[in-house]
Amino acid sequence: MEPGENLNDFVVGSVPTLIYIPDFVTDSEQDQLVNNIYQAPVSKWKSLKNRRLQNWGGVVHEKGLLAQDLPPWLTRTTRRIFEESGLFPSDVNHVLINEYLPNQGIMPHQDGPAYFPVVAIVSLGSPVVMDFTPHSSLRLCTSALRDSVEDNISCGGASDIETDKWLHNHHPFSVLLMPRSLLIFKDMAYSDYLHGIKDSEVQQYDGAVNVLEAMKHHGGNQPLSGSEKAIVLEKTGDSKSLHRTAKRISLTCRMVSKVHKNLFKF
Ligand SMILES: O=C(O)CCC(=O)C(=O)O
Ligand SMILES: [Fe+2]
Repeated sequence: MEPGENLNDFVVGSVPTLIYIPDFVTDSEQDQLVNNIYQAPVSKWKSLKNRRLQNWGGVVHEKGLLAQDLPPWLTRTTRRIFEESGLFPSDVNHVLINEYLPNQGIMPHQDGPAYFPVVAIVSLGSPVVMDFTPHSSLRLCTSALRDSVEDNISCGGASDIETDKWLHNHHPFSVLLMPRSLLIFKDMAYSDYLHGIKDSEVQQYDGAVNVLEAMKHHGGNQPLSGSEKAIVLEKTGDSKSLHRTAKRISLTCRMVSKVHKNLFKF
């Protein structure tokens, strides 16, 4: 963010509250982060079915964080997120680093209850589309209500009218995450929506709420420099699609309020 710029200038979409800051890290910061991530011992990577990840800051439990200090190469970025956003009550103390190959993604999910309900995601490498879907419990409820003719299924006390009203106010949407950008989400976008990334090499970004903001900083279809050469955004007819040709690495930065000092050294 430049001096004089305000966080409100970066709000995108109509659901409270999504903040998209293009070019949050510079090219050289991106390179440094990537180098440090790949310098970590192989044992630091945890392989999941559809991606691998590194966990920094300690182990998150239901009861809080068994904390370990973040390394200085990460705090350079997390400190800025804390200071410039002003949205966390104290320093970011937990970072998940996810690596996605072009055909990998993350299932729609809601972040766990241990975290303070604000998340900041730094994107590096290939752009992707992140989808936000209204929280499934109420949606499943709605279809149950519709399908059930004979009895009065009650969905947490929500009437048909209330559920329809809820759905009327909760439309799915997506966000285009360009390399070096920062996405912050909180409030309803955090509590009432699941977020996820499709595991496909080609993703549609028609529904993205920040296309203009994302493109402005990346010159539309202009040739791009350095690590951003991998970006291919295509517009065929009415459909806008994104070809993922390189890896994406994201830093999910959060704050766990309850911290237990970790007595064990690893
Ligand atoms: O990679 C991303 O952008 C999302 C990661 C995420 O949602 C998470 O770690 O909870
Ligand atoms: Fe998440």
